[in-house]
Amino acid sequence: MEHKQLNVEQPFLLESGQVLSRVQIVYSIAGTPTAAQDNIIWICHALTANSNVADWWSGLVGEGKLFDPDRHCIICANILGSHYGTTGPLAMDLATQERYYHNFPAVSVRDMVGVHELLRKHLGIRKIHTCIGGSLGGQQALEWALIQPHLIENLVLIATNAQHSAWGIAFNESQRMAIQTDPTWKERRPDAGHAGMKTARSIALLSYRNYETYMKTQSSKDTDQTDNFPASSYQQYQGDKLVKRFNAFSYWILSKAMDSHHVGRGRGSVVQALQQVKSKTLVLGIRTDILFPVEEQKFLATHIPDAHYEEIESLYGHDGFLIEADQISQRYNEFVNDTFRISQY
Ligand SMILES: CC(=O)SCCNC(=O)CCNC(=O)[C@H](O)C(C)(C)COP(=O)(O)OP(=O)(O)OC[C@H]1O[C@@H](n2cnc3c(N)ncnc32)[C@H](O)[C@@H]1OP(=O)(O)O
Ligand SMILES: N[C@@H](CCO)C(=O)O
Repeated sequence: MEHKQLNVEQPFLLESGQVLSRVQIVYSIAGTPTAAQDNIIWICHALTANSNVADWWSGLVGEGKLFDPDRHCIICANILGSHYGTTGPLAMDLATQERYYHNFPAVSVRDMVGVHELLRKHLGIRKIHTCIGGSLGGQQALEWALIQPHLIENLVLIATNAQHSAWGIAFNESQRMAIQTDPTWKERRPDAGHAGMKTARSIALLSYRNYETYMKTQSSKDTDQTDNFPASSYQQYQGDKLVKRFNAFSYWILSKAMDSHHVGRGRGSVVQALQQVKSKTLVLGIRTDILFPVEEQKFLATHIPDAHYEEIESLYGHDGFLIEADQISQRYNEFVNDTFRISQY
């Protein structure tokens, strides 16, 4: 997998009307496009992942896997606002010659897609065989299918939605409140708000997993234990783990982008928007997902013309989209080969 960078030295107009004076895009590409460009797989990543898709989706991407560089040309771009190289809050603002930090403009999922479009055009890609993503990645894939209705042949939406729910926004707001309580959050340095982001990740984990996950993986077996439970150290550990690899400014910006996701904006209504999807669509729900419950994916499949809906199992709840590679591979193969036995829906 090659890791590359594209520098677009031109102003990029955001949905908000604000302008980024230039955009840097970090992406990975593996495999070679065929002359007919019928083997291009574009993977859209979720909140804290990056363009290194062979790392975070290793069960799906790699030699002998569902998306195989020997057969496919696999592309994944780090999203606008993220921590991992594409222009985000730690980038230099040309106007001030300082990092943006708190001054980074609000971005939307449509803006993320706008940046994917810059890269697609730079690479000369006219057709995407499959665009796939889970969670925030699915939100991008869906928006892309609406913004460029004839680009994506097969659209795969996993554990995602048409508009971000009040429930999801409430979780995100609680996480931002945790960041705001950190006294360092007002400072202009890359690690500002780190302690707050640690708490934010702990809150987020509760929505990425569920009761069963914690009961099965974090229950104490010690009948005499009265403190320092596994579930406590797990929350601490997961918070620390994110702090070591991410920044609170990106966390803030990306969670706000997710909140604003609404395919109906400027398109009449959510239903009217979904009816405009032209791609052949597979929607996957995860039965144990409490953050993006399956009702949201059933809604997508009801209103996207001829969409196919399937469910997968996971102990991990919402994060199952990152983990359940075998089930996703099986459903995808049935979808592209039209061999679904009985629809779950
Ligand atoms: C540059 C980069 O690194 S970005 C790429 C990585 N991240 C991403 O792509 C984002 C998406 N990925 C994720 O969100 C996650 O990796 C997932 C959902 C796929 C899996 O989550 P994980 O945290 O790996 O799994 P799980 O919830 O089972 O936790 C296991 C970890 O918690 C630790 N742990 C488990 N129980 C406890 C406990 N009671 N107390 C303390 N630590 C614990 C384990 O030792 C393990 O640590 P490790 O991650 O250092 O190996
Ligand atoms: N666990 C995922 C977010 C879930 O959508 C991530 O950290 O990117």
